Amino acid sequence: MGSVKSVASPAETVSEFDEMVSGTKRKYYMLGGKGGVGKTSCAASLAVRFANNGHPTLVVSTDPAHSLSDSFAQDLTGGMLVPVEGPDSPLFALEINPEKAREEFRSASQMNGGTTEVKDFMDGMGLGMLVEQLGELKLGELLDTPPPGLDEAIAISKVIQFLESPEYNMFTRIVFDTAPTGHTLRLLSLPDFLDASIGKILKLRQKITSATSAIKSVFGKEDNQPDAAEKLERLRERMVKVRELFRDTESTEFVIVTIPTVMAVSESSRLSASLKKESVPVKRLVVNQILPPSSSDCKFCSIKRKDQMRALDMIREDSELSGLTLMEAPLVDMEIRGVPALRFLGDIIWK
Ligand SMILES: Nc1ncnc2c1ncn2[C@@H]1O[C@H](COP(=O)(O)OP(=O)(O)OP(=O)(O)O)[C@@H](O)[C@H]1O
Repeated sequence: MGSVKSVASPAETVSEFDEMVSGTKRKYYMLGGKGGVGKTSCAASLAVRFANNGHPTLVVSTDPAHSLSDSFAQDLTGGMLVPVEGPDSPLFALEINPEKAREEFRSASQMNGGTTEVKDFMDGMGLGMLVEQLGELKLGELLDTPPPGLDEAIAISKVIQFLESPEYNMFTRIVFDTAPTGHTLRLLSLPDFLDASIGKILKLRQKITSATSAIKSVFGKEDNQPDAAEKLERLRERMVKVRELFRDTESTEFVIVTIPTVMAVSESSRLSASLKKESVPVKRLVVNQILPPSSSDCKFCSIKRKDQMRALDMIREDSELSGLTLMEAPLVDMEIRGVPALRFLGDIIWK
């Protein structure tokens, strides 16, 4: 970051990392941005930096591509806590496969179990309307072809569920390598949608249960239905927690990661606006992969760097982004892989 003095703003002279590292109360850092900008490298390097500064840290990914495993050069798959070797304080990683999380949720809840039989019977009783209303909510379809963001929502809600168990109490910093921009945004508005849908489903279920409890007992479906409703209710509760967590200024910060190109900056500006609209706290913007000033006469490098400087100017003039603290990271001439490399990058970015 020191190499790009031209873009230094007064806020940069204050140690940002001191603020991030201070206090033993648990804090969540969510890193978000367009795919390929270096989010995973930034998240992993921040986690290493926290762990090397006294914080037992957990780094979480809900990316099906398992980029955390690649970044740490260690197999972290399996949906369990895995210790990362190297840092001074404990560092654990957790990779949740979102598709698998949805499948587990689906098979456990058996949302549509028994509704056909119940519907036939209820049609005969003149109560088919209720079941049709249930069908209209398309919950089965929702899980077969989930809207983008639902997988992440379920995966993150699973993380929240984990975090409630005592073995997670030790972590004072939790870093999320979040999903790409669009998905993250949809996720943020999803709890409201789920809230409304699940509320409706639960109400309808209640009506159906009271109207047909005698009939359903004939089919032996009594166990299935309340279980599905309970699962949904628990998912809804966790979603509400996720939403609260995303909006809690005291404990949570969403860090936008970008690169100095017009396209990435425009997208980051939109992301910042949407996060603001969702009341998600954003203070810092990491601009990654900045080319150091070239001492050679490499034409490609000087053109590229000029473009990058223009993109950096754009950030400073952007009404959404100019208020954020810039944290600049150079494009380094080595592959960021494994704890030593992440430590190296982390010491440069997180100052
Ligand atoms: N500052 C940097 N200097 C050099 N290489 C970098 C830098 N930042 C990231 N990289 C490299 O860029 C590639 C993409 O980085 P990373 O996987 O962190 O991106 P990402 O935004 O998480 O991508 P995705 O969204 O696809 O998971 C990796 O090979 C990483 O090593």
